[in-house]
Amino acid sequence: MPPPQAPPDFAPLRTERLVLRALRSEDAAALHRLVNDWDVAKTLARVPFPYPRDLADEWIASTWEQIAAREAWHLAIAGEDDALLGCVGLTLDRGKGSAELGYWVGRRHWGKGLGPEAASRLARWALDDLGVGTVHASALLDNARSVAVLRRLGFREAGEATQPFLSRGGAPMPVLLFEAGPGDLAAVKAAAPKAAGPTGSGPDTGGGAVLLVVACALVDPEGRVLLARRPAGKPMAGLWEFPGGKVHPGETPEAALIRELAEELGIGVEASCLAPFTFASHPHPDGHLLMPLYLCRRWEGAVRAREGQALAWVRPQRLRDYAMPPADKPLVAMLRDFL
Ligand SMILES: Nc1nc2c([nH]c(=O)n2[C@@H]2O[C@H](COP(=O)(O)OP(=O)(O)OP(=O)(O)O)[C@@H](O)[C@H]2O)c(=O)[nH]1
Repeated sequence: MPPPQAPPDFAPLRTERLVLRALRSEDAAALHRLVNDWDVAKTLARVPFPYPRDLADEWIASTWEQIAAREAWHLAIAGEDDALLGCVGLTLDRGKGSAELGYWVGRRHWGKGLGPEAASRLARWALDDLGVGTVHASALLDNARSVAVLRRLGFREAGEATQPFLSRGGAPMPVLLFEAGPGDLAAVKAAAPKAAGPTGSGPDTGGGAVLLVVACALVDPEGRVLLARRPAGKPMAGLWEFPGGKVHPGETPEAALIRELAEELGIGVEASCLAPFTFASHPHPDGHLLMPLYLCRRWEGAVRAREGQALAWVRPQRLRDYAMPPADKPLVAMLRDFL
């Protein structure tokens, strides 16, 4: 059968704000402009970077073949004016009765929940209309935002793996695997109008509320800093972070930190031993994260993992070797420079 010369007959899928339709030849320039962006490409396993302009035409034609063969549905995420905002794709594994879901959205369209809205629609189409039993998805282990999005959509964690990333020259990268079956996926409503950012871009704040979390860099006599790995089952599981947690209503930040350090590590800390050091301010799936970081060199008792978390005492210069939530990156740089 000769390759199709025009988009196949695919009835577009609609969401509150989006149309998921077959890609067209005219989308090639926009597709190239949006995906040939390191901040987009670096999170994608099957996209080269830089992305050659010709590849956009070839890729669009290949998606028509795959739809015609009912092997894969790589669709345009289009807005109300039909302009291309990103792509969402589903690849069928007929033998296993499952499909692999992936999506990306151009950087200028971030922060509006468009990716999750499109991904959720296509995943539900796979389960309801295509009749697959399981939809798989994956996210880079340190891509906390994507991991949180998949969880919010109703995907369950299904282990870790290593995947070669074409965008990173084929380098093997650690990914978290997710899956969802019929009944798992939450219907995703259009995100509320943005509460943060005057530009209309930037990551989703999940409603705009400030999430106050306190954290502590415990420093031992050798100048090493304690990191704790978030245990399985918690959001952002697998990432390393500074011990701490959410400030409860009515608590001072210091009281919250003293409580968290006792709960998580079994140590006693006096408020006078908590030295304010710096803070993180970063978008977070549950709001906007504001996280004061304290330094502490004196405590009572031996540090032990009371919640099953892995612990590591790390030299400030080596902190960068540990996958941490994105909010922590500036903190790591400060510790490296000032400790
Ligand atoms: N403790 C801590 N939390 C961090 C860091 N960086 C960062 O983004 N966070 C985020 O801040 C939030 C802290 O919430 P948490 O779930 O640990 O709070 P918690 O201990 O009170 O847990 P709980 O809600 O399960 O009781 C998480 O979303 C976590 O990913 C960090 O370095 N330390």
